[in-house]
Amino acid sequence: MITILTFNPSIDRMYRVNSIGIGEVQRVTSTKATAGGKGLNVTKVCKILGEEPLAIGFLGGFNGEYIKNELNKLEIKNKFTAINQETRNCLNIIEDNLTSTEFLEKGPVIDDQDLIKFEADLESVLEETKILVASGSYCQNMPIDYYKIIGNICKNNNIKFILDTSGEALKVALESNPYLIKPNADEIKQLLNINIESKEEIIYAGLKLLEMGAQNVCISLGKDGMIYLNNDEVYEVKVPKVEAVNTVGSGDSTIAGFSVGILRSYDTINLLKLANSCGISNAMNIETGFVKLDEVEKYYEQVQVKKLECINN
Ligand SMILES: Nc1ncnc2c1ncn2[C@@H]1O[C@H](COP(=O)(O)OP(=O)(O)O)[C@@H](O)[C@H]1O
Ligand SMILES: O=P(O)(O)OC[C@H]1O[C@](O)(COP(=O)(O)O)[C@@H](O)[C@@H]1O
Repeated sequence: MITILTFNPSIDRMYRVNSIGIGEVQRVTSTKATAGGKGLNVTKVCKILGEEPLAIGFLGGFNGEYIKNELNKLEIKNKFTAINQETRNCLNIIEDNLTSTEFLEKGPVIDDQDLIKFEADLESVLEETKILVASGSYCQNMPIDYYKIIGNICKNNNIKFILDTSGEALKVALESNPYLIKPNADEIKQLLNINIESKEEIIYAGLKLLEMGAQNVCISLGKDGMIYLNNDEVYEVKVPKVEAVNTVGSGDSTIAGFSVGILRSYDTINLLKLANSCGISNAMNIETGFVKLDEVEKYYEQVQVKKLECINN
C-alpha cells in the first residue's frame, strides 16, 4: 500500500479573475475549493490511477472537517491525527492570461503532544505500507529534522521513502537516504545555491543531491520535462507541447505517477513515462491534483525518455 503523509494539508481555493489590479477591488469570475496541500494532491491522483492509498498527517478545526468530508466523498482511506488548531487555506489566483499567483498560509502550530499522537498513528500503519510518500511543508513549530526521523523509520521498516519538500527540511532529511526526491529548478537553486540553466548544470546538481544521500533524484522542469538520475544512470525526459491551463499540482501528480509505478515494479523508462504523463494531464486541467486517465494513457505514448551516457564526469 502507498501511504501518503501530509503534515500541512490545506483547502486549496482557486479564484479566476480577468486580471489582478493591485490595490483595486477584484471581481471573481469563478471559484473552486479542493482538499489540497501537496500530499493530498498526490493521494487523489494515486486513487485516480487505481490504487487504494492511505492519507495521514494532521487535520484540525472546520477546515479539517471539510477536508475529511471531501476525502470520504472520494472514498479515499484516511487516518489523520486530530489537532486543536485550524488546518490552513491556500489561494491560487488565475488570470485570463493563465498567470497563476499563489498565497500559501503557514498552517497550524504543532506541539509535542500532537507529535506523540502522530507517531502512534504512524506506527499503526507501518506494517501494511510499502511506499511512504511525504509531501509539502511542515506545520509551524515542527522540528526541522522531522522528515529525517520519518526517513529513518522507513529505513528500519523496509519502506521506500519518497520525499517532496524543500529548503532546510529537505537538506537535513537527505541524511536518511530517501528513495526518491523531486526538487524543481527553483528548489534546487534555493537548496544548493547554484544556477541551473544548462543540462550539464542540472545533472551536476542531481549528482550533488545523490552525494548528499538521495538514492534517486528527479529534477522536474515543467514544460521542459525532467532529468532523472541515480548512481548508475541518467535519463532525460522530453514532454509534448500541450495547452496547459493550471500547472499547480503537476509536481504532486508526477510524484503520484512515480509512487504507483514503483509499487507496480515498472522499469525506469515506463516509470518516467507514467510520472510525466500524470504531470502533463494535471497541467491541462483547471483542478489542482487531478488527472484524466485517457490523457495519461495518451501522453504515456508521447513522452520521450532517453538514457544519457554521462554519469560520473
Ligand atoms: N506546461 C507544461 N506542459 C507539459 N508538461 C508539464 C507542464 N508543466 C508541468 N508539466 C509536467 O509535470 C511535471 C512536473 O511539473 P513541474 O512544474 O516541474 O513541478 P512542480 O509543480 O513541482 O514545480 C513536469 O516534469 C512535466 O512532466
Ligand atoms: O505544503 P506546501 O509546500 O506549503 O505547498 C502547498 C501548496 O502546494 C500545492 O500542492 C501545489 O504544489 P506543486 O505546484 O509544487 O505541485 C498546492 O496545492 C498547495 O496549496
